[in-house]
Formats: sequence, structure tokens, C-alpha cells
Amino acid sequence: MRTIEVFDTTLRDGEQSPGVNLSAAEKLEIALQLERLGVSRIEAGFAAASPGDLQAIREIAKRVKNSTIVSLSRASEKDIDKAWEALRDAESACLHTFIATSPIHRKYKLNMTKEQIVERAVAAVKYGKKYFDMVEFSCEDASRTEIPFLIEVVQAVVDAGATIINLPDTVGYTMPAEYANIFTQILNNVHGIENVKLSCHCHDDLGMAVANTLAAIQAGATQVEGTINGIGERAGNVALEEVALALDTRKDFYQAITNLKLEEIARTSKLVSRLTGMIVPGNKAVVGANAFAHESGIHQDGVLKEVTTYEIIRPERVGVKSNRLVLGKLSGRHAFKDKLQELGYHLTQKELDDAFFRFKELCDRKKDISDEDIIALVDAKITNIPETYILENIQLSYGNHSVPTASVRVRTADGRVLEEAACGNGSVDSIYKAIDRVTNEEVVLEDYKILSITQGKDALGEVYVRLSQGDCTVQGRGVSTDVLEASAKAYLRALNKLIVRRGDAVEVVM
Ligand SMILES: CC(=O)SCCNC(=O)CCNC(=O)[C@H](O)C(C)(C)COP(=O)(O)OP(=O)(O)OC[C@H]1O[C@@H](n2cnc3c(N)ncnc32)[C@H](O)[C@@H]1OP(=O)(O)O
Ligand SMILES: CC(C)C(=O)C(=O)O
Repeated sequence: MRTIEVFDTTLRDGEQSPGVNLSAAEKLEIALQLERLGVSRIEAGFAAASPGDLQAIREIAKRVKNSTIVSLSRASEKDIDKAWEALRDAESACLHTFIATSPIHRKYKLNMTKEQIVERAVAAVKYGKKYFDMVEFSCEDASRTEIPFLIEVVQAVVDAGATIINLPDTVGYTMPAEYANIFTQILNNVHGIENVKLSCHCHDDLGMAVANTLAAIQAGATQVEGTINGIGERAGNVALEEVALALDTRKDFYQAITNLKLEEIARTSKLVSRLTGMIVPGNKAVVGANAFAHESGIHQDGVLKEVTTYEIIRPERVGVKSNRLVLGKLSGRHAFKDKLQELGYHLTQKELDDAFFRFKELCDRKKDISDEDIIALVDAKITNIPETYILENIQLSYGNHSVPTASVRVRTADGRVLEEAACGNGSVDSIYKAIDRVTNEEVVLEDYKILSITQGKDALGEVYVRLSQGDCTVQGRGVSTDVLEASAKAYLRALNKLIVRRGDAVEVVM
């Protein structure tokens, strides 16, 4: 089994994400977490970019002890001097110098001939070696460079003393087989390449970063460069957590692993997301909020029976506490029952079927079903009061210049359907007057309270009422996504209790 070294560039290429600008303190916090994650190298910044970046690299170099600290520099003495200034106190330091080698970059950006590129690359490596034992050289835009010229440049910088050679797919252009071929060609044609580390560095412009990285590893790369959460210039860099998990999960295929402490991945991802402001999409591999969530009934049933039916990574492996079965309209009875048991309910089959039916009804009205929704749904039924009146329908006419009018239809325990309408001082008052008429009851409304028990615009509302009739006082509770419906349910429930207390109730089966 080969061990692939991890070179993290979250603080350099990751910071090249538009909108991201980390302070020195934020960079240090991320660097310390990357050290805990176990990355071999931390590219902390580009020392020549600004005094602030130089200072941040310097702080990181002083504090981090177990990872090598790297600064990027152009192939220029001025930049390399700055990198040394930033890294001179590091326990372990590495210079990362680069120059573009592709025809497009040579012609349009650098305006240099092939000979000048080789000369500049060699000079930079030699100058860097005066300060640093470890010098990485990158052929920027390697994947669009003529392979014979790439071999020539790499041979020249290896001879000049580079200890790591990086072949970046700078613009995310290459395809896995092509990228693998570049590594094969370099390995087969550069003398002494076996004495240096060979690194891959992929961007995700065509969504190929992970595939290309894995292809390079298969072809012999010994170091992977990337960022946490895949942040970086344009479409980003390869997401290191995805590469690490692909290798870990498919050891059988790649015969290679990284030495990352995988259980630190979730924490690292959250920290990077929080400090950079780059939100991780829910469906992102390995670290997305939904990466270990199962939504549909058939999957949930499978996971409950044997987790490996639908999970190829155990959440604990990457530091996530557990998987989640998300209850919603696509869930089935197995997952619903499991959730009820987790919440402490042990229902009979009939109660379960009834609760499941009402759960599906709620799902059609509410997108996110929380534990509180389920508790409210079950509790509303579980108190088992015989229902003399069951609410069938409410209709309301309301306008700010008209008198609110409600029409209420109820079904009685013996099967009759009754309907009445009434006007009131407000919507709730009109509903309650219509219920009084339809039930032919005279009660006093002693108290009315409304609460939101779940969150969001479609939250469940909970209404409490207290009614009295003579000496008898009863309470009722109603729950619905609609507060007027919750109000009607609470009132009817209290009336049903009142009827039970008087001994008039017809026993109904739940
Ligand atoms: C693929 C990558 O991600 S590479 C890293 C990219 N990251 C960054 O650029 C972030 C940090 N950069 C910066 O702060 C600035 O660009 C600096 C400080 C490095 C340079 O700033 P300036 O001197 O104002 O130059 P500017 O950025 O406008 O242009 C880049 C110059 O460097 C030259 N250059 C580009 N790459 C290299 C290289 N690897 N080696 C030598 N020179 C290079 C360009 O040809 C251009 O030179 P010119 O001024 O003679 O035309
Ligand atoms: C400097 C190099 C390694 C780079 O970031 C790239 O080519 O994408």
C-alpha cells in the first residue's frame, strides 16, 4: 500500500477564491487545524503578494510544528527572498516556485522563449536551494504543455536540485487518461525522477479534478495538492477530503492511502467554511450536510436493515456523529416507526398506521418535518379523548372593512355531518361562535394562547384554550400549520372533553 503525501493549499490557492480574504489570525487557526488533520505540507500563502501575507506565513511557520510550511513564489529572486523572510523560523520549510511552460502562457503572458523559460526555472530552483533544502517546482499549465518540452523543463529543474516536481492542470482542461499519460511520460523519461516527489494539482473547471487527481495517483504521483472543501481560483481546486475518502474507501482499487486523520475532516471543513464564508453545498461529497442523510423510504428501510446497503462511508470515519434519516413525504413506515421509538413512543400497529397517515398528510403541507412536528402530531392523538365532534372543514370570509364570518362543518361520532355559520369580532371569534352553534353548546372562553412549536414560515402552530361551563373547566390543544385550524381543533377538543366530563360522550375508536 502506497502512502500519498498531502499538500494543502487552502491558504494560498484556496484564498484565491473570489471574495475570500483571510486575516493572519484566521489563517493561523486554519493552519493549526490542518496540522491536526495531518497534512504533510501547508502552503500558507504567497509571501511576495503583500506584507500581510508574509506576516501570516511567518506566524504560521512559528506555530505549526508537525507540517512543513510552504510559500509560493514566482521564478524570481525578489519573490524567493520574501519567501525566505517568511519561512526562516519554520521547523520545516519549503519553497514553492513556478513558471508557466505551455505555449499559450509563454507567448501571451510571459513573452518568453522555451530557452528563457528553462533558464529562469533553473535559476529560480538554484537560488531557492541557497535557502531551502526542500524546493518544489511547478510547471504552471503543465497539462497544456508539449510533452517533450515538459520533460526538458522537469529534467532541468531536477538536475538543479528541485525535490518536488508538480505538474498542475492549472485550468482544469485535461481528461483523466491524458493527465495520467503526462505522469507516465515524466516517470519514464526524466532521469533521477525516482529521487523526487511527483505531485499532482488539479482544478475543477470541467468537474474533473477528483478524477484527474486519482488518475495521476494511479500513474505514479506521490503527492496530492488541493484544498479543503475544494475552494480555489474559479471553479476551485480538487477537494482533498474527496481524494482522501476515495483512496480510503477504494484501497482495494488504488492500493494507496493518505496519512490524514480522517476523523478531523468534518471539523476542518466547517472551520474553513466558517472563516472563508464559502458555504458548502448540501449535496457536496463527504462534507455536505446531506452526505450521510437518507430521505426516501426504500433507502431508509435498507439503511435500518443493513447500513451498507446505501452507505459506502460511515459518517464517524470523517468525524460526523451519525447518519440521518430525514422524515418527509418520501419516507416509509420503517423509518417513521424508528423515529417514534427514538422519541420514546411505542405505539400499537393501529396507532402507528393512524399516526403515519396523519404524518403523510402533514408532509403534503410542510416541507421540513422536525422531531417537534412528530411529537405534536402523535401527542395530539395519543391522549385518546372520545371525539364527539370531529372537525371536517372551516371556511372563513375576512376583510379589513367587513365582519369576519366563519362556516364550520363537523362530523359527529354517530356519523352525522353538521354545518353552521356565524359572524364574530375577529376570525377566531367567528369560528368559535360557529362551533358553539353547530355543537349547541354554551361555554365561556377563559383563556386562549397561541405558540409556534416548530420553526420556519411553515411552522406548526399550537393553540391552547380553556373553556368553562358551570363548574366544569377543560383545556384543549390543537396543532396545525394553520393557526385558525389549530384554534378550531383546540376548541373542539376542549368541548369533547367537556362532553366526556358530563358523561354524554359516545365512545369512539381511535
Ligand atoms: C496558477 C496560480 O495560481 S499562480 C499564483 C497566482 N496568485 C497570485 O497571483 C496572487 C499573488 N499575486 C500578487 O500579489 C501579484 O500578482 C504579485 C505581487 C505577485 C505581482 O504583482 P505585479 O508585480 O504588480 O504584477 P502583475 O501581477 O500585474 O503581473 C504579473 C507579472 O509577473 C510575471 N509572471 C507571472 N508568473 C511568473 C512567474 N512564475 N515567474 C516570473 N514572472 C512571472 C508576469 O509575466 C507579469 O510580468 P510583467 O509585469 O513583466 O508583465
Ligand atoms: C502555482 C501552481 C501550482 C498553481 O496554483 C496552478 O498551476 O494552478
